[in-house]
Amino acid sequence: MLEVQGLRKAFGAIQAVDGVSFSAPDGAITGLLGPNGAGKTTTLRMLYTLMRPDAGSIRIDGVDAQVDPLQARRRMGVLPDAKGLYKRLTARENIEYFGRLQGLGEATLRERCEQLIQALDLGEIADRKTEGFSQGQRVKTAIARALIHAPQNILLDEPTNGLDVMATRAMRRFLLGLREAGHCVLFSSHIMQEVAALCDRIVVIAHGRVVAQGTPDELRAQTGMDNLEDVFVQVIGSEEGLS
Ligand SMILES: Nc1ncnc2c1ncn2[C@@H]1O[C@H](COP(=O)(O)OP(=O)(O)OP(=O)(O)O)[C@@H](O)[C@H]1O
Repeated sequence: MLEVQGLRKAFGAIQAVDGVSFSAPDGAITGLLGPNGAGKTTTLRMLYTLMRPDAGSIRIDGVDAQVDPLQARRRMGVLPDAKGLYKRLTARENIEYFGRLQGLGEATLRERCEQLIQALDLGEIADRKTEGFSQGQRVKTAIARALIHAPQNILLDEPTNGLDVMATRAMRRFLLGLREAGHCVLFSSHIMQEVAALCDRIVVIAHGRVVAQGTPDELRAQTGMDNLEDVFVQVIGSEEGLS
């Protein structure tokens, strides 16, 4: 479970995140939805302890991420916005390398790696060097790498960016499987349909602030609108993110 309270971050005169509070429970997919520049990536970077907040608190399964970042990181699997892979290593080697960094023993590492290769349908490319991988192959490898230590909480920054329809559907199925297994899944997107198709809870962020949050039904009730597209146009204040 992720809990964020009063998070703030400025870059010079730009207040990128301006008092963001929300929680993402276990066994649910929570979507962080907002237009370009809304503050999603900055919020996620603070959550995964890559960036220090100016103010606010972050708890990962109750662990204060600023007091004990190492413990907090162990509980998270992260697909960041930059999905850099080591191009001279194969997909399997990339995944295993991260497992070793997480302190997994060799037997567990191999077993877990094989499970992820199967689950993400990476079999055919697992032993190819990642140089030249397509965007979809790259994202899948980066997800396997993020999940090698079986984290409870999974954070993904725009995971379907650049994926085709088939790969997007496969990604959705995979995230739903994680939810069924009781994980906490948080992902960001600027595409309303993406979030609507998948999320149990939606946190809408604009100009660094949470402008609405709840289940799709709660958001409809809050705005008095039936159509989710209309809900988002109203709370975001623009038609950005509607494709
Ligand atoms: N390192 C940085 N230095 C200066 N400004 C930054 C930095 N990182 C983010 N910003 C600014 O903070 C604001 C929020 O950016 P952020 O990347 O968090 O938005 P986002 O919601 O993830 O957008 P997108 O959907 O375009 O990825 C933007 O105005 C951005 O230009």
